[in-house]
Amino acid sequence: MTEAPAYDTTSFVDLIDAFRDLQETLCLVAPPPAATLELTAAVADVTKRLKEFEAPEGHRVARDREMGSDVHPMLVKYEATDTSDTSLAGTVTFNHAHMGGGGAVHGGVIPMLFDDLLGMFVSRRGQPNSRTAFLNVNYRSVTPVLRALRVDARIEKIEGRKTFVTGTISDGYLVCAEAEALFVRLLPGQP
Ligand SMILES: CCCCCCCCCC(=O)SCCNC(=O)CCNC(=O)[C@H](O)C(C)(C)COP(=O)(O)OP(=O)(O)OC[C@H]1O[C@@H](n2cnc3c(N)ncnc32)[C@H](O)[C@@H]1OP(=O)(O)O
Repeated sequence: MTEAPAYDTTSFVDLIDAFRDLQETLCLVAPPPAATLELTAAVADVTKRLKEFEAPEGHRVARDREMGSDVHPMLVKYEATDTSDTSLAGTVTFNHAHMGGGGAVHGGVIPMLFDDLLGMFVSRRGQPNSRTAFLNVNYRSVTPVLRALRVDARIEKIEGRKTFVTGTISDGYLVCAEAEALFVRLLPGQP
């Protein structure tokens, strides 16, 4: 029997959401120097407090595989459901922390979403313990922030250790970005 984790994911999700709010707010402000100094000290205090709870790899909430992007501060949060063994549909809303410029999502954030979305999907429905061998992204139209966008993914084929998968981000009928990726299942003992 596996040991129950010593943390509570629900309250950790709230902490991560508060952090996401902080990240987005940082992208919206222009504080004067005195306030910046004060705020820097306050954030450093929070970091110091968190360091009291450092845990070894395999015991950290941010890597809880069941929870995915909900508990990881760097990843983009999304909602998705497997609609079959080979297809997935869901939604994502990018915020100001993800913006490159002019209301468009940063071109580096989109591959990060695809890698996580497609990788988790492959782990559930393709082959667990796989790594991204390639991830090709085409930016078809501007991906807007602050709008609920649709995400779709499909496992195209599985050949031995290889799972080929595709994905799209759409705004209504407009395709914003599309990806094709190959995930390769690691061999036993492969780092
Ligand atoms: C629950 C947790 C879920 C996590 C979700 C998030 C997912 C995030 C996943 C990642 O981001 S992983 C980090 C980014 N990826 C890497 O760091 C991978 C670095 N590369 C490697 O580790 C190896 O190159 C890799 C494991 C991908 C493959 O090396 P191997 O030595 O195991 O395999 P090999 O080179 O023998 O190739 C196996 C097959 O894949 C094919 N292949 C490998 N790389 C390829 C490539 N780039 N393009 C096309 N085919 C490729 C290769 O031709 C071959 O095909 P065949 O079997 O038909 O001969």
